Amino acid sequence: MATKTSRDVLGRGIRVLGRAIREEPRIFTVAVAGSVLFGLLIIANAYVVGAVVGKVVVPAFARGRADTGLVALAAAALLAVSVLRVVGIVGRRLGAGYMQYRLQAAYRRRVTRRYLELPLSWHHRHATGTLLSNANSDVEAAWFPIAPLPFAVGTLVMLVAAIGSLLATDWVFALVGLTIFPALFALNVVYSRRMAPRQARAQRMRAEVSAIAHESFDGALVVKTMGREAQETARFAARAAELRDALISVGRLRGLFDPMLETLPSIGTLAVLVVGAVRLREGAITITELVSVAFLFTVLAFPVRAVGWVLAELPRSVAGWDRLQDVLTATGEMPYGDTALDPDRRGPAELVLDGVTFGYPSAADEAVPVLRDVSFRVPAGRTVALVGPTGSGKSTIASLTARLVDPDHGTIALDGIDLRSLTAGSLAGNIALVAQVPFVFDDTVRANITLDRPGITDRDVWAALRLAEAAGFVEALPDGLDTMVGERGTSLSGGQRQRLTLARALAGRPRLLVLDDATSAVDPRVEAAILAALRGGRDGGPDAVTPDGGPTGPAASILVVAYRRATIALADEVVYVEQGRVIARGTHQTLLATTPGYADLVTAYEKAEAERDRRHEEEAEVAVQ
Ligand SMILES: Nc1ncnc2c1ncn2[C@@H]1O[C@H](COP(=O)(O)OP(=O)(O)OP(=O)(O)O)[C@@H](O)[C@H]1O
Repeated sequence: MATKTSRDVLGRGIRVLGRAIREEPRIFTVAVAGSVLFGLLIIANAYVVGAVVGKVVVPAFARGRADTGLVALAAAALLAVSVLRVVGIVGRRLGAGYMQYRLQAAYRRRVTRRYLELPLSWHHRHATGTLLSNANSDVEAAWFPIAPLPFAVGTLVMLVAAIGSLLATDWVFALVGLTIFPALFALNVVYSRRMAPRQARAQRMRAEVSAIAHESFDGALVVKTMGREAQETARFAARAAELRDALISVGRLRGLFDPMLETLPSIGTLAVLVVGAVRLREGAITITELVSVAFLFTVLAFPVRAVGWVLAELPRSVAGWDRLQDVLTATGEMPYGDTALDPDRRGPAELVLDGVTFGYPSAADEAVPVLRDVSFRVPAGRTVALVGPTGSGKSTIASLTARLVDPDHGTIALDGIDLRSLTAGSLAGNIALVAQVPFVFDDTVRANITLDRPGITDRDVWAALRLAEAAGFVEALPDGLDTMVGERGTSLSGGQRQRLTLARALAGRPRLLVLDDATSAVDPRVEAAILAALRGGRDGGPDAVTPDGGPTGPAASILVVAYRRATIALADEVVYVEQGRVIARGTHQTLLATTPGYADLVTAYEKAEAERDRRHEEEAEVAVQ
């Protein structure tokens, strides 16, 4: 079974190498040409050394003086071989390096592009640490054998040429070669087979350690506030110890086989000298031939190791390649349509959800519906509040309206066009979703708002900031729009981060704005002011005034997941959901009167808010005293 697995790994590893060669055929050819040149020159060098000893050194001893012309010729020959060998090494190394790093770069790009193509549901099932490991160590592992590959190919050519030259020299030497070379090969194969499971385990452990480290650092706040440092450290230490053990077992095997691989060619040299002495006495060979062949065996050990390096890295390469393929061949992406909305068409858009049913794919591959037959409409220019108990499906509806996921049944349409038919540009240009947890890049305020989208001027940025009630605090920052906000916006408060991400959405002048509890960390009065401004279109930006100077209406239709009575009361209509179904729709007042569940929920929100306000006031009083 183990043998079969190793054979599988060998076959699959060779296929991965074949893939690499197909991707970079020219560079591979250059590297192999360099390596073959190097290999042939190793043999040539051995024969030149033999000739120098046999034809220059020995006669010089015999005569008691050296022939200057011959010495100069010998030196020139040795120098020429060395220079050509350097050319071979440079060609091989440059080629191998280029090939390895170009492949790594190409696959890093492919993997990250694929991450972005895959739907959110796929990301929910894969840990961020594992994804980082895929893009880093798996890509490196997959192409690791590329570095010694040209060397190994050149070595194979060299071995064939070496056997040929041995045969031409003396059949007894050829016999020694035919014994030692296959033995070296066999040892390398056994080595790589033993290495296979150890390398695969180490690679797996690397990914696990990376995943745990990422989770611990990401959840540092929870870990610290819950006093879980010791347990987290122990969890990490346990996996790190497993990785250490896996690597030690790799090292141990290396320690056992490396000396054997070094020794075998030396045994060959010894055998050549013993049988060579006999053959020399018999007059079957010359001293030149004996020295050449003995020298050849001493310099063979190193290049033959290249074959071992490739074989030893194959298991790790296959493990890395398999993990890359899991990402590259993952399915479930949501192709964009080809209907583009007119980019010049501004003003609010209409959103219609019709009979939408949706379930998150579970581990059992059986999607349990979290939304059932959801239908409602956000008329152009209107504000609709989505209200419901926790887990009722509000965020899921928000994700569907921004096409982060697609419904299993039913349709969602913007201005009458199914979201699935729209191009990526039309979706991003017309709909903006602002999530509850804001994401801020480690960049300037300006870059965080424009996100390199064309056509957003500083004037637009300030207009968006004013609309999001963020202009005040940005003006107070030391470098204004050029202020760096730190990783994930750590230099800003939660409410400031939320307003910054809201401004980012507004700067793109969306025609539908979906706020998924996007202002929860903002003071209620500020939240009400933001919503009132969004509804009124008073932003001082390009939409503030109509061409004839008259007052404007709202720039966007708004769907807002709301938890505060003041926010809910501002909406034109409320959609009340429970357990993934729309229970009631109407104005806030109507629902209060007709829907007991809604009245209870809003009353509970109100009580919680009053309690929070009371606590804040008490804290303020204590602070004054
Ligand atoms: N990524 C996910 N994978 C599987 N189930 C999910 C996922 N996200 C949400 N759910 C489930 O879908 C249901 C609806 O969740 P959703 O987040 O839409 O509710 P919500 O009304 O926004 O809740 P809250 O008010 O607490 O934010 C819940 O039962 C939740 O467990």
